[in-house]
Amino acid sequence: MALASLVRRKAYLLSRNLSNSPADALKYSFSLSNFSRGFASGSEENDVVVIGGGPGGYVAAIKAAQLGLKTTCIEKRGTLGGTCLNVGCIPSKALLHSSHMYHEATHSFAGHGVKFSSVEIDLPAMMAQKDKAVSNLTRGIEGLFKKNKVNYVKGYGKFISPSEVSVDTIEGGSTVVKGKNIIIATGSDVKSLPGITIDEKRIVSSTGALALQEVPKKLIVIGAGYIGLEMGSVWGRLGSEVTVVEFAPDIVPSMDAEIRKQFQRSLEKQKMKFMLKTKVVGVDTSGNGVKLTVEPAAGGDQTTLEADVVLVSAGRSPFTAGLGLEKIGVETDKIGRILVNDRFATNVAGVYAIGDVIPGPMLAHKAEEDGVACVEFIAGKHGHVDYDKVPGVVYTHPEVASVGKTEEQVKALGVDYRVGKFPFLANSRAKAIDDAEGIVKILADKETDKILGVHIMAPNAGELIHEAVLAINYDASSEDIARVCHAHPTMSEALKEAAMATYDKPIHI
Ligand SMILES: Cc1cc2nc3c(=O)[nH]c(=O)nc-3n(C[C@H](O)[C@H](O)[C@H](O)COP(=O)(O)OP(=O)(O)OC[C@H]3O[C@@H](n4cnc5c(N)ncnc54)[C@H](O)[C@@H]3O)c2cc1C
Ligand SMILES: NC(=O)c1ccc[n+]([C@@H]2O[C@H](COP(=O)([O-])OP(=O)(O)OC[C@H]3O[C@@H](n4cnc5c(N)ncnc54)[C@H](O)[C@@H]3O)[C@@H](O)[C@H]2O)c1
Repeated sequence: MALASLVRRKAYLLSRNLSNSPADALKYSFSLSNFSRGFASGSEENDVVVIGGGPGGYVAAIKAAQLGLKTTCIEKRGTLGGTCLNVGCIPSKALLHSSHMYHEATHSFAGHGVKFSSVEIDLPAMMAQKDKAVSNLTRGIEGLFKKNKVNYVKGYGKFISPSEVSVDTIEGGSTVVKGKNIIIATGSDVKSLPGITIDEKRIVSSTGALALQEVPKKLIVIGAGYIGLEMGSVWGRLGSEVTVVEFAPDIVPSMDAEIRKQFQRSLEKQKMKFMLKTKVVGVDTSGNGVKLTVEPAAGGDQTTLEADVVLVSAGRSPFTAGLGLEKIGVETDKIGRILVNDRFATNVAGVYAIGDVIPGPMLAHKAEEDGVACVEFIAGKHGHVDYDKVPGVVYTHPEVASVGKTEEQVKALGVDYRVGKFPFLANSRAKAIDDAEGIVKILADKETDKILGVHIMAPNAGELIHEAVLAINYDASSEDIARVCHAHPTMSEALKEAAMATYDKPIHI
């Protein structure tokens, strides 16, 4: 089976006829004039201009420069890295880690024979470590721009034509940047809710929740998605009473239902409270705290909840304000996402879009893949992103990671399937470190054994999932994973055992 997968993959790569040199890129670019307007010859005009320096934009800019294209990236924030590095993935993971250490110190260390007379939270120090991580990383990207000779313009970009962007620079004044190909990578912003004004103090978005100056006694989170559960975990571990109000009947509605139920139980054990099928109908900030009026999603009696801080985390919207899309006629859908074809080209020749601003999962690694593929297409190469194989991870404790289809999706497709599961309670490493909550669940096609989806709830599921991501990308079977020797004692052995349980029987349960 493993050999069969490899042979298939090799044939696939050969069929793609991957080319690597800028000379090849030039050759292809002129033959693909529908998608690209060729490359710059003069010193003024860029081959590629990228608007937005987030994971989509900065990666696209570096890749374009590496392909030999003259490239400029425009970013309004003053630092590179976008939402993800500045106010998203990185600061949230810093706080998740710090708060987890505090929680371990207060809840688990004694059981391992490590005792303290007292443990306290130094919130300014915690925030300073988070800020240091962010500034090191954002400066690192500036270094990468220099190394790869990407021109960096700090300012707000707006289209004046399909090949010209006017930039109001941060220092004041404006300049015009010209490009044969322009990539829109302007990302997303928090979705506001009617009647709720975010002041980033008492009613906060994720940005405010990453910078609170004291631990709120009571925190209400609106939306049980990625941000709500991660930021709710941070403040819950540091001592807040956390109540999550969710409109849908379930937390993280996109998650496999069986995993989601176990995940919710785990968060409830950590004292997170959930009000599902509930909608917020009013907010009152006239007193010291915040009063939130909620009612059942289907209608019914209203209840008033009180909190020191309310986090609005009910999704994000594409950000295109002030970009001048209407001026050049770029098409968007009903919720403002820029429409692109499978080469990331918009309806306007030479204008492309990637990342959170287009349809697809709003994830940093997906934006990066978009960025690479988009410039590969511009350079006449073959880009490739498969949104069905993009992993998703919720970085709580335990983490929940998944790739491919949920059991509900497989059922809906009418595919005959097998399920293999293995609990971390039966995994020797998890028991050794006394952190054994969680499960691996694999879904495979009954006839071919091809893996359709993998879902892991475990302390480091976000790392464990990548074996499954690789397997799914190479069309592997559950037997392919099961027959690979895994090191002992590791958490990864649970994936091997779940794979054995899918096509045959596990050993250790
Ligand atoms: C709290 C939080 C935690 C997150 N955690 C994770 C995580 O752990 N893993 C994960 O995969 N994803 C995570 N995400 C999502 C992730 O941040 C986004 O999917 C990702 O940043 C999208 O990248 P992007 O390049 O498309 O857009 P962005 O990162 O939003 O970058 C767009 C950039 O464009 C700039 N810009 C916009 N308009 C203009 C203009 N007209 N001119 C110049 N510049 C402009 C903006 O200033 C911004 O810097 C998180 C998000 C949040 C809010
Ligand atoms: N670990 C990660 O990869 C990570 C972390 C944070 C954010 N993100 C990304 O950022 C994006 C935004 O995150 P998010 O958590 O804001 O969105 P989300 O889409 O993950 O979750 C929003 C939740 O809010 C609920 N909701 C919507 N309207 C509501 C209302 N009026 N009242 C109550 N609940 C309501 C939805 O049903 C959903 O469960 C996500 O798409 C995610 O991909 C990813």
